[in-house]
Amino acid sequence: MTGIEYDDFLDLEYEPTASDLICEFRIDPAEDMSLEAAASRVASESSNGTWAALHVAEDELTHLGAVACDIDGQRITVAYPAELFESGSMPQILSCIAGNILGMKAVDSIRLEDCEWPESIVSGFPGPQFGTSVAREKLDAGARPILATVPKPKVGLSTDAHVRVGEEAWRGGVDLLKDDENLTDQAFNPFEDRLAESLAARDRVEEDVGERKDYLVNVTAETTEMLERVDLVAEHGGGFVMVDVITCGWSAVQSVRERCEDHGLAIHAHRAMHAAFDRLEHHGVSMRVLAQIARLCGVDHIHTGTAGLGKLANEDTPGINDWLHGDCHGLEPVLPVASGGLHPGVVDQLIDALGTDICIQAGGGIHGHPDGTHAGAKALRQATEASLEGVSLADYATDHEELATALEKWGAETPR
Ligand SMILES: O=C(O)[C@H](O)COP(=O)(O)O
Ligand SMILES: [Mg+2]
Repeated sequence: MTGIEYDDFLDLEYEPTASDLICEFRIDPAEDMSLEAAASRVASESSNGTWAALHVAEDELTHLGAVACDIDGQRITVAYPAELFESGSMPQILSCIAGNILGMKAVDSIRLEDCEWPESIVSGFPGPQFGTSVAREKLDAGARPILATVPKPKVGLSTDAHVRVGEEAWRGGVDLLKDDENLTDQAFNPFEDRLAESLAARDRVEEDVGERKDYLVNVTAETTEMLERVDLVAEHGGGFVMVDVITCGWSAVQSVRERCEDHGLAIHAHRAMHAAFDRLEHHGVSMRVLAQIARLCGVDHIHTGTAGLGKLANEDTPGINDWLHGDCHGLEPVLPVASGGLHPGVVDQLIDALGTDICIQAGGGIHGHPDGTHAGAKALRQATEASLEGVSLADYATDHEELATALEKWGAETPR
């Protein structure tokens, strides 16, 4: 009978193969556990082992044990055989690499920091339908960052008010109107009314200003309902949908991605609730890994932080964005979205930190402008144009009054 022992899952001489999924964890072993023993338990519990040694008939077992193959301080590397995973199932993959191990006593804390995805797994996922090409395929942003705004207050506006604010922002120069993460289908602003009237306003503005605009309507709901809302967006002539990917769950995101393929709709991924996973540096799942999962599942945009310039605690935004723009076995790159506490006065610093292949979203930073939404949108567009021309915001503001007013109100400070 074959026995599976602790040290079956630890081999510091093992060299991962090109077909392995390689995961990097940060661990705090439990008091009575050595790093080696804790690393072995992580590899065991996340693949095919458990706390007790097992005895299984050799001819009844496919060996799927992971191997803890490197220990560097508190960082361990675990290599997983690709056969452990069901092709195309993100839930099953996460039940392995981010499942029981996050709660087991062998570690006081553990964080999944990074994954290196083999082609054998990546090929099971669709990846983005458009990715960063939305800037040119669906909008007229060219080489500049795509600009977006979300009406504020985040919920409570009537449909008429929501559409009026959206129209003012589009006319002021933003490309995308975005629903807030908790605006879906409520009595004060029903989904289909908001969808139809916002897209009608979009068409009016496109006609008048000669620039393509679009609407990131939030389809977040139970999955069946979400798919019906995706169909409605297509019926009404929308080009994008927005999904709160963490609160919806990755299985639902995969279903939405499949339906969006049918309609040629791009997916804007909001990450509300991500901080439950990535805010603590010693426990959970990093935003880098959440962004990787989102890219495999096929979103076109995802919020990845503001490089410390906004109101939300931040991850390694530049590093995450580099990965999203980089190659992953031929997957389309994903457009990183910088959002949360941004305003015209920090656009130059943001572009310096994150480059121009991004989407910049400002809610309060547009609607809180002293002269209102239209002026706020103009100021954001002016700050973006100044940054691309290499002109300081202060100099550009000398003959762009909306930007001058925004700088007078907010300066270059980052809010909390
Ligand atoms: O959903 C978002 O991206 C945030 O609510 C942005 O809002 P803010 O720009 O007002 O911080
Ligand atoms: Mg929001």
